[in-house]
Amino acid sequence: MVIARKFLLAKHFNGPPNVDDFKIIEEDLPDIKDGEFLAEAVYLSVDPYMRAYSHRMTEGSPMVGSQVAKIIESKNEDFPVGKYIAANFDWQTHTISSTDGVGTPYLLPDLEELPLSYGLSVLGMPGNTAYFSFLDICKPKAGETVIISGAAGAVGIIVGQVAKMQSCRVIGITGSDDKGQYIVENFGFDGYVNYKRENLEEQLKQAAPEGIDCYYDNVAGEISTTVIKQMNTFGRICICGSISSYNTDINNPPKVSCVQLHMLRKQLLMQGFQSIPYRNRIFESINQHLEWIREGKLKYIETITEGFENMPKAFIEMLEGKNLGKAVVKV
Ligand SMILES: NC(=O)C1=CN([C@@H]2O[C@H](COP(=O)(O)OP(=O)(O)OC[C@H]3O[C@@H](n4cnc5c(N)ncnc54)[C@H](OP(=O)(O)O)[C@@H]3O)[C@@H](O)[C@H]2O)C=CC1
Ligand SMILES: CCCCCC(=O)/C=C/[C@H]1[C@H](O)CC(=O)[C@@H]1CCCCCCC(=O)O
Repeated sequence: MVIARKFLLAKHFNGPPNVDDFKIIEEDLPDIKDGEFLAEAVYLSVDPYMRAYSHRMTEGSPMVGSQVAKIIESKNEDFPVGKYIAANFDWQTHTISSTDGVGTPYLLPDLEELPLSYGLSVLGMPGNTAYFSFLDICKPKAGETVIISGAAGAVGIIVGQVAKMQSCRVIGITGSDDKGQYIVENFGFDGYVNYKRENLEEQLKQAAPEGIDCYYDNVAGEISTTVIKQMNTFGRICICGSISSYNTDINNPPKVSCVQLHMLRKQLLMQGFQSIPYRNRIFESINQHLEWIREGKLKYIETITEGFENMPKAFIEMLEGKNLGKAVVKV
């Protein structure tokens, strides 16, 4: 008999999540049937979308998630015992999976020397997001200036390095000087601005004196309005995320100043991006990122919290900006 531990959304978040908003339960799992396999979580992901998506969940339902898991029992020859998978399983330690339906688990390639947790980060959903969004939407050209908000996070550190590969000037927006210095020293960013310091507008003017051609937006809100006001004619904006709004009341979103006149004057293009439609092309980004990592062109960092019981803590801390790179929990 296998006992799974799982986290439920005990009550809807009111502003930033609190540890009391979650409940951990234990569940006896039945024997697996033909076509099924049993997987044990090794690493679990905590992602910003879980906060934004939570308002659609009913209280008492499992927290949605994804994980890298080891197959420990199997009656499915495509998913043999001992292999590792990436799967959209909830916040739970053990899962019985049948492979029909949306978001079918997939076997991870042999990562050799690389950490298995990369299957949730640079070789997982955030990597796939960066890969299919930035080049296609921002269309960066050599010599152009690229600004990235959420620059020291899971998606941002990949986009920054890809922008450098395109010979762009790359400035990151971060919530601390430590993070800003880290991405400059370790990931080749040309500079950073700290949105928690005074006068972001002036900081940006100094960091991007020739204006901004591409904006990769992970945060939205006033930070983004300030960036958009400094964009050059025919600039391109990729909307990847809106984290500055996730902790706010869905029926009472934050008021931000209007950008339309700036967009009209500068003939800017803005496009939103969803990674879900690209889920079935994940091996394209995995293979490209593996190649770049092995060639030394792409580096990565993760913030790992130990212990399944600390899932809520890791999630809360990621939303507070305590992570550098991808926030992951090791069971
Ligand atoms: N469109 C899609 O398909 C996908 C979208 N996303 C989106 O991309 C964005 C980044 O995700 P990801 O890289 O996984 O997360 P990160 O690893 O960047 O972690 C979140 C970071 O957001 C920053 N942050 C938190 N609150 C605020 C705020 N109020 N204003 C500005 N920044 C804030 C913090 O960094 P700091 O200390 O710098 O403030 C924090 O570390 C999110 O908006 C997410 O929803 C992610 C994956 C797929
Ligand atoms: C719910 C707000 C999503 C904000 C952007 C984001 O972080 C998206 C992440 C997706 C990632 O690819 C894995 C997912 O399942 C995330 C999306 C989940 C909900 C999408 C709802 C879209 C909608 O509101 O129509």
